[in-house]
Amino acid sequence: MSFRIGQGFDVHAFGDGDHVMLGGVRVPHSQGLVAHSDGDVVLHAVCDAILGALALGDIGRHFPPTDTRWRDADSRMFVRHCRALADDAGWHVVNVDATVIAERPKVAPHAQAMREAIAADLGIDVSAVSVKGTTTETLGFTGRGQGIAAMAVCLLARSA
Ligand SMILES: Nc1ccn([C@@H]2O[C@H](COP(=O)(O)O)[C@@H](O)[C@H]2O)c(=O)n1
Ligand SMILES: C[C@@]1(CO)OP(=O)(O)OP(=O)(O)OC[C@H]1O
Repeated sequence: MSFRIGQGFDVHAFGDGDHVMLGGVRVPHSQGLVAHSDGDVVLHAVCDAILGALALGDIGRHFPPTDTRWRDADSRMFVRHCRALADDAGWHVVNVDATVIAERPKVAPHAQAMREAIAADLGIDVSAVSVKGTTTETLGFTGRGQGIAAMAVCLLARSA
């Protein structure tokens, strides 16, 4: 059995809006996130973790922000594409662990729905997907409420 590990990180700034997309879930909020796509920082970090494990670059290489096809795109489609790239190379996702860094919104009430969405798109059991939140205790740009950051790691495996 061979294994690969990958990590991803993403940030989007707050802007106008009444919700944020996080882990494929629409979370009501007093602001939105500024992005070319739906701005789902969690899913973008998950994509970069998978792409990193595959050594296939990053989300911007596969879905350039200059390409109008990805304007307001549902980031779950990006995750499914990354999964397909892994499948094509004979890899499967063993597990994913993601951390959302934000003062608000709180992630915990939505974490189970996020886990279920990510697990569905990766074709793995929900028990292999973790999503959690943390503040930075009011420090830094997330602490000042200027945006949301997310980190993710994933493990890939294949039989040879
Ligand atoms: N965006 C967030 C931030 C935090 N949480 C939950 O609150 C707990 C305490 O956060 P600290 O940063 O003060 O350690 C954290 O462990 C999470 O359970 C959250 O859900 N969403
Ligand atoms: C997702 C893409 C899609 O055009 O745009 P954004 O939504 O701005 O998100 P980012 O995390 O900057 O990644 C770059 C792009 O791939």
